[in-house]
Formats: sequence, structure tokens, C-alpha cells
Amino acid sequence: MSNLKLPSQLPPYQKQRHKSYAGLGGVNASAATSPTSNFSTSFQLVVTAPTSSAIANLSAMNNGANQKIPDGFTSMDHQVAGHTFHVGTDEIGMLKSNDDGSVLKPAGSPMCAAREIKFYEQLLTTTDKDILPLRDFTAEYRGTQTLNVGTKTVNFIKLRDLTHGMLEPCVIDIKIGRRTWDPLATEQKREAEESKYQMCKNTVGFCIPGFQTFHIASGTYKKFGKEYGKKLNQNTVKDGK
Ligand SMILES: O=P(O)(O)O[C@@H]1[C@@H](OP(=O)(O)O)[C@H](OP(=O)(O)O)[C@H](O)[C@H](OP(=O)(O)O)[C@H]1OP(=O)(O)O
Ligand SMILES: Nc1ncnc2c1ncn2[C@@H]1O[C@H](COP(=O)(O)OP(=O)(O)O)[C@@H](O)[C@H]1O
Repeated sequence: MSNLKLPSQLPPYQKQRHKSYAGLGGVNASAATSPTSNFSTSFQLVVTAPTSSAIANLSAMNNGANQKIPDGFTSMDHQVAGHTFHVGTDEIGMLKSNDDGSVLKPAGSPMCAAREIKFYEQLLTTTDKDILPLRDFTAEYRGTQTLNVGTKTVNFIKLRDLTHGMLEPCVIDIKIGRRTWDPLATEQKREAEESKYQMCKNTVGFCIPGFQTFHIASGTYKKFGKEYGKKLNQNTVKDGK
């Protein structure tokens, strides 16, 4: 019999080992584990849901360039995929709030933002027994926040940082599903999506846009990006090599 015990003060996301879940639309799952704490695995899921025009208007502010990380925020240390913030370029990416440590994700295109926000808002109030279990697989939603970034006004989705409190988090972003394009996607987008991660998506039904591992012996991280993930196949994906 094992005498290993979970520390009672760990937040819920560190107590659970979750399964992955495939939803109706596109699904991204980010998992974070820390090699220096027992049983600390969590998943963050982003499930797309139908659009809403009110939310679409909110995110419509997100067009254009920006050059500066707003005061009170930093770029994310442990981001393994998705859009990243590059000071001096037009690219807007994830931010981390200095006050409560929340992760701020740029709301993106109006349609994607609307779906993502609607999903999180539905999840707060739903009584649907098919949707409720997703709460256990999803980062805590903390609303939206509008920031002035350079000369632009940008809307962000605010989430709890799944790596919060972890000293050396190992993180993986898993994109679930064979089909990663939207029913309303253009032919061009559809073709682009179908040409990526083919060997994984068509066989195991998911792909890995990025991950990082921490090596205790050397005290360093190893990061693997989307170009690495695109080369994985049904065999190599098992070990990530
Ligand atoms: O070009 P890539 O390879 O970075 O593709 C982006 C995707 O990254 P991936 O390679 O699938 O991990 C990326 O996927 P994630 O959001 O990272 O899951 C988006 O699909 C992105 O499209 P959009 O700009 O949000 O409309 C995709 O961008 P587009 O090239 O379609 O504009
Ligand atoms: N709640 C979160 N906590 C910690 N890291 C996160 C969280 N949400 C996203 N990330 C990090 O940001 C990356 C991009 O997030 P994702 O939701 O996939 O964005 P996008 O939809 O732009 O691809 C993930 O790979 C992960 O590293």
C-alpha cells in the first residue's frame, strides 16, 4: 500500500489527474505538471462554441498592431504554443498579470473569441449534465479584460494560470481532433489545416503544437515547438521523439 499523500492545501488543479475530452468544435488542452511536486497534473481545455454577436463586437477591437507590453503585465514564461507577444512587432500574445497571476489570452478573431467566451460563460451557469463535467477540465474563467497595448485597444480572455505555484512546470499543449478547421472556414484555411500534423491527426486523432520538460539533473528546460510537433507520427508521438 502506498503511503504517498496529496498535500491538503494544493489547489484543485494540482490534486487531479484528468482525462482529455473532445468537444463539439476545436479543442486545445494544455497540461502542466511539475517534477518537484507529486501528482500535480492539470488540463486546460478550450472548446469552441456557437458565436454571439454581442461578444463578437467586444473582440472586434482586436485589430491592428501594438508594440508594448502594458504596465502591470509580463509575457508568459511557460507558454508552449499559440500566439506569443513580441515587443516591437505586430504580434499580440498571451500575457500574465502581475497582480493575481492570471493568464490573459488575446481574444483573437471575432468569431473565435465569441465562441471561446461564450463557452466559458456557459460553463459558469450551465446545468446541462453533458457540459458540467468540463468544469473539471477547464482553467478557471475570470472574465474578459480590455487593455491599451501601444496605440491599440485589445480584448483579452482572463484565466487562472495552470502553472501557478509550480517551480519548474512541464507543460504540453494537445490539440484534440482529426479536424482542426471550423465549419465556416474558407477552403484555403481548411487546406492549410489539413496539411499540418497529418501523421498524428490522421492516426491518433490529436497533435502536439508544443511542450516543455524540465530536467532536474541539469536544471534546464527543453522546449519543443510546432515544427517539432508537425514531424511526429503515430509511433514517435508516444514518447515525443
Ligand atoms: O500558421 P501556423 O502553423 O502557426 O497555424 C496556426 C495554428 O497553429 P498550429 O500550427 O495549428 O499549431 C493556430 O492553432 P492554435 O490556435 O495554436 O491552436 C491557429 O489555427 C492559427 O489560425 P488563426 O490565426 O488563429 O486563424 C494558425 O495560423 P494560420 O497560419 O492559419 O493563420
Ligand atoms: N490557463 C492557462 N494557464 C497556463 N498556461 C496557459 C493557459 N492557457 C494557455 N496557456 C499557454 O498558452 C498557450 C496557448 O494557449 P491556447 O489556449 O492554445 O492559445 P491559442 O488558442 O492562441 O492557440 C498554451 O500552449 C499554454 O502554454
